[in-house]
Amino acid sequence: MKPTRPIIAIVCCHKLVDGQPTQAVYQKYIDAVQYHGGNAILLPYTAADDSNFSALMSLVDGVLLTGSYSNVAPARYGATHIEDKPDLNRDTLSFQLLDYAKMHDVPLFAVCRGLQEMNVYFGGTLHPDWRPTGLFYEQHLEDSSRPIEEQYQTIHDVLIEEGGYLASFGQKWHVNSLHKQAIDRLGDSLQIEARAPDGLVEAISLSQHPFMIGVQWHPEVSYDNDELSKFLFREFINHARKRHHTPYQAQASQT
Ligand SMILES: N[C@@H](CCC(=O)NCCCC(=O)O)C(=O)O
Repeated sequence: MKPTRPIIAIVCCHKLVDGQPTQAVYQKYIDAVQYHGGNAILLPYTAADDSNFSALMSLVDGVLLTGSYSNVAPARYGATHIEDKPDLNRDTLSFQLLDYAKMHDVPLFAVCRGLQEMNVYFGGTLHPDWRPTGLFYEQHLEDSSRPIEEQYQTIHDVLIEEGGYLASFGQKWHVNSLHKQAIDRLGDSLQIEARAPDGLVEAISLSQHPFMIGVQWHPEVSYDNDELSKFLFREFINHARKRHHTPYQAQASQT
């Protein structure tokens, strides 16, 4: 019997917990999905290797790519610098999920590292560190010596582009910002949805897809009290719900 709420697969990150390798997702991502009516499940990196991947994904109605302190492997976007915070297994799973979501019209929402993965998956590149570029003046990086609540406080505006998915929300909002990397060259078929006042790309979407959106900020920390965060999670889960109500056979014939 089908569950009543859409199943949202959340990609896990590699962490050490009590000195032991662990597949982990911050609670806030799970809470955001549950609050907006989804049924969160966590996907460890082993899901990517599994010959059962397609069968597993046929049960999934939406994919959430979370933020992470780790970075996308430079080789994925043609860069050669040494990366000291890699998570190669997460890269593999996220890219496979992006592939599947693109091919099968699965709703996908990507946050921070997730947006960066989405851009790289579609052939774009990243600034490995936006600070030495001299291109941006907003405060995009948190002060990690401050309490967590302060790190995730809203810090700059985002200017929403006309004609995109977010335009139905409004023209301008204010967001938090905690990232060292940033989009340099935009990936193919991607549309810029919003920029910071200094021009940094803050939100992207895939054209010709029901819902594939990435944001550079963190809506999951304010999923129940910030209008844009609520809009994003509501739209994501609503799209997943529509897919959930499509009979599996009809979905399979889309392949
Ligand atoms: N490592 C990348 C991406 C930054 C990012 O995703 N931060 C998230 C912090 C943890 C969280 O709240 O999910 C970069 O530095 O740009």
